[in-house]
Amino acid sequence: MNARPIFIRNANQVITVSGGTDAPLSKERMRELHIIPHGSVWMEDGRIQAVGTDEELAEAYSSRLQEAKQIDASGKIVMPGLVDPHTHLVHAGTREDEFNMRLKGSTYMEIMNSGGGIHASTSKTRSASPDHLFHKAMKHLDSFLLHGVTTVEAKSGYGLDWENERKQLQVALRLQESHPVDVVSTFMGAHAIPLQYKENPDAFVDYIIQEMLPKVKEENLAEFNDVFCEEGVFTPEQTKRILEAGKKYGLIPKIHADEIEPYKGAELAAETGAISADHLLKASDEGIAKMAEKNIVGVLLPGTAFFLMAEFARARRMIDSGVPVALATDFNPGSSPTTSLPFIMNLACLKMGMSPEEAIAACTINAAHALNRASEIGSLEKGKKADAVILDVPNYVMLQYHYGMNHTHTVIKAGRIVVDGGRLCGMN
Ligand SMILES: N=CN[C@@H](CCC(=O)O)C(=O)O
Ligand SMILES: [Fe+3]
Ligand SMILES: [Zn+2]
Repeated sequence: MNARPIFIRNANQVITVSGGTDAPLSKERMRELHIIPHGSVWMEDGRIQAVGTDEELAEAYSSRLQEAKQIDASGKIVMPGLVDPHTHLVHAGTREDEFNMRLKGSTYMEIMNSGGGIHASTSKTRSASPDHLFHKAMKHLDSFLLHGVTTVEAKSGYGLDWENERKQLQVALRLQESHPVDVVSTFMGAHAIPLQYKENPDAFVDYIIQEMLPKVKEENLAEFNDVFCEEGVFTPEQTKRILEAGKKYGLIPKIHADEIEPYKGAELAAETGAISADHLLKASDEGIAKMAEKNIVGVLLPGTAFFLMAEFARARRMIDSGVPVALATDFNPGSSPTTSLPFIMNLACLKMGMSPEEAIAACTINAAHALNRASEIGSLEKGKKADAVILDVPNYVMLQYHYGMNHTHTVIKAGRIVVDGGRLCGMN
């Protein structure tokens, strides 16, 4: 049964972010949002059919107005559904104990090296049932949706052995089938060196390459392969081995790069042809130049810098050098427990010098590129998936000005209204 067409009418601004489907937006193109004043969008069969002024669309669809579910967006703005290209969605437990330790001066790495951090979440995730992981993640997805996010990436990496990595990835697939938010899977067996491999990390790298990667492919469990390339975790050489091995199975490389120490992660992303390099707080000038040259998306996670009380990534330098920048929450229990991508945009403007226009491009079309989905999502253009958010602000600058608030009014996912008046609806 086809749902009724949806006709969003007369928004103050329809922010289409059009024109960036073929390649991610960089430099000044990140500031061209292609805004339609008094704009409207017609959606049908789960797709965007037309975007234009209200006058144009009312005329074009004049014979079918009664048939459509009409939404009055006057006084509000319409944007593409937000895309979050970096999360650790599926996990058990929380780590507020570590939050307290960090407030008293312990560092993220000290906590991890003493067996907490990722290891703490790994041990909780290993003992959790698939159902527990599923129901916890469903709640997080509800929260993403309430913040206007219609697609999220989800990494494994709290299993660190095949049985438990597989469990996380299977939960992510089940979430994709069960929740309106689209969930895109990344294998991240290389998230930490498990404690029992501490003396021989290369043996764990071999285990990932020989045992896990072939099975990820065999069971079709993920599209991307990510490694935490960091001093004291995986070296650039180990990272390269894992990413090159993954490529043989069709897994597209991503890297947690230069997060805590400069480690030539950005350079490595260029060398391995990664689709994105993420974090980049300590990326070198040379690494930035190489990413720009190869058009690799820099996924910045200012929520993590904020929560770890670290220095923010050099977004300005990256954008001005030509790196296409995207933004993500990094949602995870240790370094960024938030689902508010709008707040991440606020931080991007206030702490990384990004303009409101750049922040929007970074959470829509460039984020879609980081997930290899720009032909489907990330802009309001004819033929794309009908994923859109209506925000209760009169113009897009207000999203950053009234910071730390959730302005999401209505969310349409694949042509269905799933949030109305700021509340979930029609989920079954
Ligand atoms: N840096 C490594 N991974 C995550 C944190 C995971 C955790 O602390 O549980 C990140 O992206 O910040
Ligand atoms: Fe993360
Ligand atoms: Zn991460």
